[in-house]
Amino acid sequence: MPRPASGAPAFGSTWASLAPPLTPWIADVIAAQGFSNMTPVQAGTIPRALKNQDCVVEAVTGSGKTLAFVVPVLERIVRSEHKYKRGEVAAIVIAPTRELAAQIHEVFTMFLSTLVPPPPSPVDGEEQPTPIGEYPLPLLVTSGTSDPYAAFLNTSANIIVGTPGRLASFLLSPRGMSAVRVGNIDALVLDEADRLLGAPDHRRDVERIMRHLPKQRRTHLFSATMTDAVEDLVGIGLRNPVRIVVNLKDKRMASEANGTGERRVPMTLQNRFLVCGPAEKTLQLVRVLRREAGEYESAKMIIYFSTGAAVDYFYRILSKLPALSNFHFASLHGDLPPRAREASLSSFTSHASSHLSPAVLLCTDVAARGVDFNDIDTVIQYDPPTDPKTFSHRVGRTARAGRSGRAVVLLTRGREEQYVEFLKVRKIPLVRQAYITAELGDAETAPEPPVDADALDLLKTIRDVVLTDRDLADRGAKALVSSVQAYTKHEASFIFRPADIDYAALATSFGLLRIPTMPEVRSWRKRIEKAEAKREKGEAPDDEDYTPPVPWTDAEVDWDTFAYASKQRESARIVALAEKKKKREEAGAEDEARRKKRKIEAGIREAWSNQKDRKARREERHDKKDKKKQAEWERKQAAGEATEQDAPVLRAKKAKAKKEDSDESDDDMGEDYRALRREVNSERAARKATSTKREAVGMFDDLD
Ligand SMILES: Nc1ncnc2c1ncn2[C@@H]1O[C@H](COP(=O)(O)OP(=O)(O)OP(=O)(O)O)[C@@H](O)[C@H]1O
Repeated sequence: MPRPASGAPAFGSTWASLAPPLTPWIADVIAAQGFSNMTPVQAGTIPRALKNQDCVVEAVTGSGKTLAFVVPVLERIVRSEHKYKRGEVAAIVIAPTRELAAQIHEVFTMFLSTLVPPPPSPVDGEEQPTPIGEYPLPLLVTSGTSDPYAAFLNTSANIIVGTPGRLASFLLSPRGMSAVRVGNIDALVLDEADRLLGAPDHRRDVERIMRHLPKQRRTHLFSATMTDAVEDLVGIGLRNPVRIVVNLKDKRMASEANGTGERRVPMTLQNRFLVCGPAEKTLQLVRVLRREAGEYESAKMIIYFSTGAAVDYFYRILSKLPALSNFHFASLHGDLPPRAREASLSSFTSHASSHLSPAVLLCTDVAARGVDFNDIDTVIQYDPPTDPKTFSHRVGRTARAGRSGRAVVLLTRGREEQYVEFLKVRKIPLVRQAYITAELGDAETAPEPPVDADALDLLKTIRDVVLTDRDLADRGAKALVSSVQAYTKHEASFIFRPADIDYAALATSFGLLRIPTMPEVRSWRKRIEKAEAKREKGEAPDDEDYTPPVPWTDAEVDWDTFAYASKQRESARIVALAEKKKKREEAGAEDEARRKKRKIEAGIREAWSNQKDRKARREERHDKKDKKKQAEWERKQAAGEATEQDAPVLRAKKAKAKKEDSDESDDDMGEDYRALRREVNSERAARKATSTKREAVGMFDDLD
């Protein structure tokens, strides 16, 4: 556990003032941390939890809630008349994430390991069993615990810390029911209780565990923000709980904010918002990082994104930007396998960071709550959280235990600026951070819409990075699509409206080569076309909120040859591409034949249906001609002007004309046509024959 910085928070009374006093070895561990006074939440909670009271504790992030339950849990085990046997459970602590559970486990271990005697020196090279202290070490049950039963037998733990799903299956499986004795449990603690009870899956598991435990126990709920879900649980699982709320009053804020001066974020936090165009977000992110390191000497920073896909993508991009070459990046999100999560966290925490080589963790809300990172100087929110309650947890990763800290949230120009007022009402005051210039100073005015030209230069730089590996293009598209989906889930949906998204601007900020095809993009394009058409006619667009999009051109890329950096993936792509091409060609040839055939069939259908009419009209025409010629011949004969040659050869001429007529039409279409027509005709004949046969069979079916 990190040491307190000088200038610790508004502390309560000293640890020594607790009556009865703390058990000496517990007091020693606290003193060894350099903690002489309790924080207000500790001073409010520990005396009550030491008695028989259930506690519901709400206190700002970084206020020392962990020790507020760890100390009474340990003290009550030591003071209990019931002497806990090895493997008999005295306390269970449930936390929503693996990282937080591991951290709480570490704090318990810090205390209990001081009772473990040093191992005896090895005899003849033989391995000695790990010595066991007066109280066994705690057990951690999360997705990282491969065999919790073996671990339980090994530690014989009295204290179990874990995540809800894993704990429920550990305790409630037939093996757990018989091996893990919970009949004398003293305390159940829910850390980040509102998150545990707000998510349906977590809540179901927590309730199953609660039903499994005897009612005679203390139950404590801790969180920086409490919700209605917690209120429900107070009704079903707690007995006359005492509510401990540690409010922070800031006299300077009393005139503004909500009029009371209360705030849900530490007083030592400089909490800011920066407004920019949607295409300028990454540009501003890069400048915030550089300015925080340069001007404020930040050595450790966290950037929050709304999705794991965005974390994955920006981690790869930021790591390769020349402007950030002295930064060390790590990434963390829930979709990473447990080992990768551990490796990432340790690469971030163990990096020897300084403002000259800052360590930056890109993450989702998996690292928003409870996790006590050491000395975070700056928290940046690239995407505001979809759940506004998460805001205080995110910024609460800095300015912990009285240290100072800085936080900045990026908001896009327009409706998102209302978020500032929205948070103010929720006791989270923010001050404006000016748009950052290329020289890392404050811009007097933000660049004119639609876009800062530097953002287009950055687009080019990111595209150059993306063009080195097709994988980055895939990840970029995925990141954008997932971010849009997350945007639709904002609880403050009147501020974060998906209809306001300018996809060209978003793609610019992400540095994409082309805008991914998704239904939302199609309707966005239609909206633009409609508005453009209106504007050309000199009319105003129907849509009041319509703003012209950021100019966009796809990068010039030959997508057939654009390769993956991974050789294996690239050869798989080439094989798949060749197969696709072959299939397309085959499908193309088949389509062409089918199209021709359909044309002929249509022609024949048309001919057959009109055949009678045409024949009748032709005969009528010829008859008229014949009659005319006959009349002329008779007239000449009567006048004595007729010669033998004038006699009309009516029938022969007609027959010849008919033949010429039909030859002409076939010549027009060529031999291919005639061959196909023969084929179609014979198919039709065959079809007709089968159907006649089928009809015939059908007619006599009932005689069988
Ligand atoms: N009495 C104390 N004096 C000085 N520092 C303390 C004291 N108690 C705890 N701390 C330090 O304060 C920091 C925050 O403590 P902790 O993680 O328990 O906060 P929290 O209230 O649980 O925060 P969150 O809500 O974010 O989980 C830790 O680094 C811890 O070492």
